[in-house]
Amino acid sequence: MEDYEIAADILGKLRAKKGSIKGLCLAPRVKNKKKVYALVCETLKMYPILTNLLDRTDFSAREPRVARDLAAVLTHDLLFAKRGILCGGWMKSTMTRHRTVLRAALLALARERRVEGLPSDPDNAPGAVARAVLKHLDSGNQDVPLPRYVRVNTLRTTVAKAVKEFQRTKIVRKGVETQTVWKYGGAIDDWKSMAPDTFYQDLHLPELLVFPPSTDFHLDTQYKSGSIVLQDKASCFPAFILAPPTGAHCIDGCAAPGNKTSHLCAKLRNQGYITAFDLDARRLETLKKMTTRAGCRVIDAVHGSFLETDPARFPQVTHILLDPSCSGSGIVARLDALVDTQLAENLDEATAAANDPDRLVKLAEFQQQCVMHAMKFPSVQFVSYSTCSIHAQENEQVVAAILAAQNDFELAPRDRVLPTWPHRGDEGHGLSAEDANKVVRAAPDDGTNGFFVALFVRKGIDVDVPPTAVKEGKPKNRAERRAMAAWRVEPVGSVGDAMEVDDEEVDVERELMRVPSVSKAPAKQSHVPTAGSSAPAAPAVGGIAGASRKKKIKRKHKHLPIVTKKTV
Ligand SMILES: C[S@@+](CC[C@H](N)C(=O)[O-])C[C@H]1O[C@@H](n2cnc3c(N)ncnc32)[C@H](O)[C@@H]1O
Repeated sequence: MEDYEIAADILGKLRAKKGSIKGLCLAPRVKNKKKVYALVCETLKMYPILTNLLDRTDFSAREPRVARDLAAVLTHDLLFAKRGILCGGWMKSTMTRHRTVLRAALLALARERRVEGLPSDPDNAPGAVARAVLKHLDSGNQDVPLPRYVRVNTLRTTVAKAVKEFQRTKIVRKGVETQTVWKYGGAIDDWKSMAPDTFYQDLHLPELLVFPPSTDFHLDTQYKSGSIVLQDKASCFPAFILAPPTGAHCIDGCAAPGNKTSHLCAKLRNQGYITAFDLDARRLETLKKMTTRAGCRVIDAVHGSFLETDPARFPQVTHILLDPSCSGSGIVARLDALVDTQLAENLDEATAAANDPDRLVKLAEFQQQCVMHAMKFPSVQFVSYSTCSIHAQENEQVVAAILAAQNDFELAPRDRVLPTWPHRGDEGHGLSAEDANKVVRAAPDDGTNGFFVALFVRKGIDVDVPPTAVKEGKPKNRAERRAMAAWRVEPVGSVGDAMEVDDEEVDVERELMRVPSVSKAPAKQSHVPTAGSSAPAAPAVGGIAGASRKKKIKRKHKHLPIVTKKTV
């Protein structure tokens, strides 16, 4: 194996957490240990930039023969090593063909991020440009293009209280506290016109506050206590659009790390039930910590594949949120995440071959499978499908394939799906203009990451009437009793008992009415969507809060087998 191939292999192992840099570079099979070690370290330093350049230039699609990690190490030397690529043959000739376009992409990245201190002749000094980009990111300028969004966790506080608290809070930028406190500017519809030192309420999602790009929340007391959650605006769309009524039984099929699960729980006001599946145990641990901190009481975190669940075991589930693995090609802030955490936890998810055509085909198949599986749940009424991808192949095309493959569900009308959000789906790609208008896209120009959401509704359901939870009947026979018991028993990792719970339950829309009294916010109607919002809560039918109900159920069914590992 060439040194480059060995270095790429080590990079892959590091990402998979299969060893340390030193351990892997000192292995007997590595002949040029020093050289390979240097190559791996240098590539790692530049890794966020390298993956960004490969994505921008659609490299994997153009050169499928060059695997992702190999492309990263080769691009490193192509652009940044004094002596360029130190091998001959197909690797060098392939990479050299892309030199110009990769350099141009680097410059585009620097300009897009408004990097200062670029060399006078940036076209010919890619190393200096890359160092300036890294310095820019290191100094906390990661998210210059996008505002910072704060979702008020209505399980812990209210929008009005959070606003009031921020008005007393000193502004922190890049880890440095200033002497000024935040001003509140009311609702905003053009994020590009934000005034300095001012935060706003989002026009589309009332529980969202919008802050300037460089705001740092890591020292913030509301953040530390779980009263606010840092979550991109578009990532809040799925739970907001799904809008389950209190008492509803929900599934989050691909849940970890759990931002959408905790948002869903807030929508339920901790009344109802959420089964949150994820295949990845480590990410599921993050979900448990995150949702515990957020005060969620009705989530069962289940380690297992959503695709292997038996729908018959979930007779009361009416709402399913699906945010399956995707290419992550919409995440513009990915660069920051990588720099923050080096080879971060969700590196695979976020950076793996965002444009690799084979991978896109597989992802689209998986995404479609997930939604089709969700539609098999006997009482399900609404299924939200989302990705943080910009590819029609994972978005409109998946939706079109699902519409063609079954007859029970259709797209919910625009009135139910963020009606005032202007950016809708792309026509073509199998979707009619009418259907494209029913789905939502988001992009950096909207002030968010690239995102896509569709809401499927069972035909015949009146979408204007918020559904109530399915009535919890008595099991009719032994099989049904077993099925219900299996569903209800406390799965491994249930967070129900372990957390401090703030019992205050909050109606966001009611609270919004109070916001204007905090400052000169506009009238509530202007920023509370009429449809697609969290509808007034329907009475919880059988909606006993999770923890106490689970105890009762456990006693009632103590003769039945307790599921202690995977419940799927
Ligand atoms: C895009 S992420 C979900 C992000 C999450 N919804 C959030 O907002 O925090 C996709 C998740 O799906 C999980 N996943 C992939 N295949 C799965 C399957 N068959 N069943 C359950 N989870 C799966 C991955 O482990 C990953 O955590």
